[in-house]
Amino acid sequence: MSGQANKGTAVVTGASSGIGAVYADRLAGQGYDLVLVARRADRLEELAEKLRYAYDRKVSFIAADLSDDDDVRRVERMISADDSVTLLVNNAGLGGQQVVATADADAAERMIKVNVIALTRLTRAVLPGLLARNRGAIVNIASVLAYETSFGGIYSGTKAYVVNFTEALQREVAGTGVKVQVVLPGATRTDFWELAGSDIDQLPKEIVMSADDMVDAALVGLARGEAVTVPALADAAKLDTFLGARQAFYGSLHADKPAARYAA
Ligand SMILES: NC(=O)C1=CN([C@@H]2O[C@H](COP(=O)(O)OP(=O)(O)OC[C@H]3O[C@@H](n4cnc5c(N)ncnc54)[C@H](OP(=O)(O)O)[C@@H]3O)[C@@H](O)[C@H]2O)C=CC1
Ligand SMILES: CC(=O)[C@H](N)C(=O)O
Repeated sequence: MSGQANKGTAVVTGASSGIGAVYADRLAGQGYDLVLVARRADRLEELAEKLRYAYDRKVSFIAADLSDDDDVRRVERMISADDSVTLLVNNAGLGGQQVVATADADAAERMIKVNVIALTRLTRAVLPGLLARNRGAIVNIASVLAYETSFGGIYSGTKAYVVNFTEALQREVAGTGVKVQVVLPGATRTDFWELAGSDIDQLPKEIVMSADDMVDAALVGLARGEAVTVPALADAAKLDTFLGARQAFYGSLHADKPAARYAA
């Protein structure tokens, strides 16, 4: 049993497996009560029971399909009405449909709904409450594939959205007691790969992290107030250089006339 003080309630989406299940465990260990969200109620129930026993925290769950509009609205209503919420971990997500020309359009749409639309709507649902209480955090799980497209344009596009959306949110909450973090995991050993039709064992093992290590690093980043956390990146200066170069580049992207190199 844990003697940790209650830190409020953390809502963790995609808690039925992989990264989300590790977040649930670590956050309960830190003293959060939990609301777990995913489709597989049996897994959520089992995890909730285990965490209640291990950490003596309140753990409830909402079985919901985050690609379903009605289910997303139901989760929104429940979490926006809960004043105890201090943390939202937008982790639920899926990959696959790598080749656009042959992608199943409905499956691609479901991916966008979970990775992008649900993340946006659930953020919108909790943010006013966090701001009113001037406390709490939102953690959005993106991917290093926000910056690279080898896993296909649909997945990569959803994760680029998560990064830009979160960075804008960081501007929005600046100066308040609310923190917003975006986490960019590299390849992490979870069910994600098989579900996406890929074999993680084809990757060199030196580039594959465990979900435990990934989440522990991301939580260190959160505790330090990091805005962008890349657990695999050894040299933090590289991220600063990259983000600085991007900002400087943006400074050259407006003019009242086309650049001379486009003269007809
Ligand atoms: N594994 C990796 O290499 C990387 C993963 N990520 C990101 O990490 C996040 C977690 O993935 P990971 O733990 O690896 O993969 P898992 O497949 O292990 O977990 C995905 C979670 O998302 C939930 N989920 C998927 N679809 C839906 C849906 N329609 N409605 C509700 N919940 C859903 C699943 O629950 P259920 O099936 O019960 O609904 C599950 O709990 C994702 O956003 C992924 O993009 C980022 C970079 C690398
Ligand atoms: C699938 C992923 O999102 C992962 N970050 C990767 O780099 O392969």
